[in-house]
Amino acid sequence: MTIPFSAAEAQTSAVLVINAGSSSIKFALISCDSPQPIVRGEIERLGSAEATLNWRIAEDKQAEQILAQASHEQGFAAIVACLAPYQSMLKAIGHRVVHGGEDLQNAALIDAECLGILEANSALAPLHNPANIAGIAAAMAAWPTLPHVAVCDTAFHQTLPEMAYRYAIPDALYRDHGVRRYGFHGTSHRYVSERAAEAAGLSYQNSSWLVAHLGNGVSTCAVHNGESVDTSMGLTPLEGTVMGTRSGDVDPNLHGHLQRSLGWSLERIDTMLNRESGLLGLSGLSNDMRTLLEARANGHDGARLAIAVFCYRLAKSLAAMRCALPALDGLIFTGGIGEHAPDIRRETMAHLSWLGATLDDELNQQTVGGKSGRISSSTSTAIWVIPTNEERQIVLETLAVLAAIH
Ligand SMILES: Nc1ncnc2c1ncn2[C@@H]1O[C@H](COP(=O)(O)OP(=O)(O)O)[C@@H](O)[C@H]1O
Ligand SMILES: CC(=O)OP(=O)(O)O
Ligand SMILES: [Mg+2]
Repeated sequence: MTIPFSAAEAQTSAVLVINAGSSSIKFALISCDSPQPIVRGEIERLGSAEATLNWRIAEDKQAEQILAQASHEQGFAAIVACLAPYQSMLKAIGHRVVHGGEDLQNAALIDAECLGILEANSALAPLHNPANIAGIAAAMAAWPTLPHVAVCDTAFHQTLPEMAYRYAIPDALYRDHGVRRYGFHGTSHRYVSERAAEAAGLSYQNSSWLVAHLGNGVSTCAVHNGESVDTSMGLTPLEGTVMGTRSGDVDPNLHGHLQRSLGWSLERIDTMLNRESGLLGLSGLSNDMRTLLEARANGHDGARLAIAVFCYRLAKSLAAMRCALPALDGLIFTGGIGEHAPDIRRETMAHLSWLGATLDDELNQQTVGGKSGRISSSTSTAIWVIPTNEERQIVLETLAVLAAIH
């Protein structure tokens, strides 16, 4: 394979962050002392004829390589080749893992015990954990001498009090089978709430935040004194508010109803709720908020409905999270939609006027394209846009694990 860029001077050390999905591997090589990625890239549609590796160096130079029918192993071989010029800076690999259950309360060095925990939790995140584990195995084969660290989406939420994480179902299902609320996107909720506290000049350990992470997956979180105290996702990343293709909350009797009245199998119902619902299901058009905003402007009724339900349900979820906080220092929007869609922020906040948080229309409109800042009026409870950077948080947590073991 040809490397179209000159090799970087290997003066700093760097961490490679990997987010391996079922058909994609996202990666970012990030210097230990600066948040800007040195190289970032993604392999999409792994296992298909269209499998492609795209990567970018220093934000401007781009390259693409077709990897037809590539497996995870072949995908990692291509990433190793792409990172060859940077090999000497590479200090560790940090892996995003979705479900760490109750046993992984913090980022952890990946050894046999840690892998066993991740495998034991696969049943609770069947869409995410098996792919994460396949990615870890392939990355460990590619970089066998480097330390690998697992940073779980669930870890930040391990501080939830019992009243927030327990479902009102028989106790034995929790005690014997781990059925409880875990919460996800913790890496993002932690990162943006800490940055908001810094921006507001408050101590993170003495402040309270409501966070709306609005990407393809959507979740809300209440953060008090640096700890997650409630969050909208539950046992799996399906619970909560409306997402790109996921329904969020539905009546738990829906499964039985569809099975009895339409003869649907559990697999059919799981697929419908995870992949055919949310913005896509309501609009009949797309799971992508950009497409829906444009379609609504052109009079598409499904897009209008999907956006209306998305904003109302999001506001209700934030209102519920407010119960977990004794005080409120600010509300934070993040994720692709939260960072780039002022109309969605405005339409959500319109349902929350009783919170005492009002937008400054001009600041709201201006804060797009990855900008960070306060978008509320001067007399209001603060509303912030803070671009998330899960990769940066994974680097910080990976370095903390390495520091602890040395
Ligand atoms: N300019 C924009 N306006 C509205 N929505 C946007 C814009 N840019 C990105 N989005 C939306 O952000 C969502 C993806 O968010 P992102 O955080 O990138 O997702 P992921 O969870 O895959 O990381 C999509 O719905 C996309 O349409
Ligand atoms: C856990 C989860 O929902 O992750 P994502 O938003 O990456 O799908
Ligand atoms: Mg994202």
